[in-house]
Amino acid sequence: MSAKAVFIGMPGAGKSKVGRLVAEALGCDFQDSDDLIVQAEGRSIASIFSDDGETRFREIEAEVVARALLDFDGVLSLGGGAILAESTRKALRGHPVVLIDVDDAELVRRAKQSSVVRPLLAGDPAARMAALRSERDAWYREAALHTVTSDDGPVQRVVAEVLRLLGAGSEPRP
Ligand SMILES: Nc1ncnc2c1ncn2[C@@H]1O[C@H](COP(=O)(O)OP(=O)(O)OP(=O)(O)O)[C@@H](O)[C@H]1O
Ligand SMILES: O=C(O)C1=C[C@@H](O)[C@@H](O)[C@H](O)C1
Ligand SMILES: [Mg+2]
Repeated sequence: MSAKAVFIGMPGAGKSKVGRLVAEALGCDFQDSDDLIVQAEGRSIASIFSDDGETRFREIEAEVVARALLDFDGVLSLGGGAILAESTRKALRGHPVVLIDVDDAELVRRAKQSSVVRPLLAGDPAARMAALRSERDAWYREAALHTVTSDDGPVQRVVAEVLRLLGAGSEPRP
């Protein structure tokens, strides 16, 4: 069993928003690893970070993502930092992974507009975003079967591009 699409990318790239719309278009279920973590733990992501720290959050995230990649056949969106776990990078191989690529200025603009608490952007969001990018970018690109760029244009354009790419080459890689 394999997900129909797995979305990865920086925080605020639109993985949750685009993932849900792609699932609707494909007529399949949608799951988001951040939501699965909140359900499993019965507390918010911000609480997990503040109570137990990022290392524990990453352990929980890696377990949740591993299970979803094994069991789930809909559209799955991952948290921005899921790519940090080596086990997740290995488990992603063979899945139709879609990277949503957005430049840092737009990501910071979205983060400032959003009510979602992103603990890793606290302080100076632009500097934090640049640091997260340099740590993660190569891993995102290595894991991606498809890359879709997004800016402040209509989200439906991104959804349409993803659907085109999935239709054109959704066979899992060896
Ligand atoms: N193409 C777009 N144009 C403008 N805003 C967008 C676009 N795509 C997503 N957004 C907005 O950006 C914000 C972040 O989107 P979303 O929550 O889907 O990001 P994410 O990649 O899931 O982030 P995280 O890694 O934190 O889970 C939301 O407010 C969403 O409405
Ligand atoms: O980019 C990240 O490291 C994160 C992104 C969010 O999806 C959440 O998983 C959490 O806020 C951490
Ligand atoms: Mg999300």
